[in-house]
Amino acid sequence: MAFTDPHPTTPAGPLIEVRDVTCGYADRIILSNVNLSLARGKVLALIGSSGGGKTTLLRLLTRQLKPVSGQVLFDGQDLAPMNQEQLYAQRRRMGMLFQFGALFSDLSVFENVAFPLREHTRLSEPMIRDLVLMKLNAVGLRGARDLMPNEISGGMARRVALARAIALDPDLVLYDEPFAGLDPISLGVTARLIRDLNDALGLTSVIVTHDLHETFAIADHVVMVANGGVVAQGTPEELKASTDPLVRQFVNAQSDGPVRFHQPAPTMHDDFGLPDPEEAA
Ligand SMILES: Nc1ncnc2c1ncn2[C@@H]1O[C@H](COP(=O)(O)OP(=O)(O)OP(=O)(O)O)[C@@H](O)[C@H]1O
Repeated sequence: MAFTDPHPTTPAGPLIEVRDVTCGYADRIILSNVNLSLARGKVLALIGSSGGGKTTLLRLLTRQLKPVSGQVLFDGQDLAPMNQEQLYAQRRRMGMLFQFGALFSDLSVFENVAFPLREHTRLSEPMIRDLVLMKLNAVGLRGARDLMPNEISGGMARRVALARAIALDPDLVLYDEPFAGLDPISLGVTARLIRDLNDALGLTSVIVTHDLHETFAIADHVVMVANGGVVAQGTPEELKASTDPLVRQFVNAQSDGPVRFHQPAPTMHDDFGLPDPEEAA
């Protein structure tokens, strides 16, 4: 006899969806008409020139910033209308590693990783111990639990910050410049670790980065932000093969091209009394 499930589970949609979002600070629009979608289990890289709006896009995903128009959906739910309680419940599902992943310098490696567990849960001490050691083990640093941040290398510190970001078993991990300041070996190790943790723990990851080589090696999807919006997106292979001059300029690290080097500014004449080179030409 055929069995019919009375409550069929619909396949889960994307974990993140940004729908036609325009956003900015005060009266200044930074990003216009952004669309992107990130499936569960994937690694997304946000790349683009400095000041292009990558961090701004991350702030949208955590609702530190609300769109002027459009919607940001996390697990199918629009973040904008949520009250503080609902928002905190969603944010608990997001782990964050902010620029340089600074550790609390007066806390041991163990206590740094335990911090979010102590702040956000009422777990018993033996449970906290087990969870912290499991996370430290996942980043290869179970043996460093008793060291202080000033006793470990920069690359190790970044891995501790990673363990801290995943301490609460988030669904989504957001990394803002996770490779900044690392030597090439630590950079490669950290990138690989982000991918491995993503896959082993069933996470979904978003990485804001300038390190294209390492990121292209581990990302499923790349979104390039420049000149006020998303200018390209696709797999790393698609971006590398792109003939779009803007993408080529960035991926090939050329200083000249359609991505603006200068922020919009008053004319040279207005600021310095000098003739404007373009007018003089
Ligand atoms: N809190 C803020 N208030 C006002 N303007 C801001 C704020 N944060 C960022 N901006 C402006 O928004 C624009 C985008 O900044 P954002 O930090 O998102 O860029 P980014 O791509 O992450 O840059 P970088 O790669 O240099 O970190 C910049 O022009 C910046 O000056």
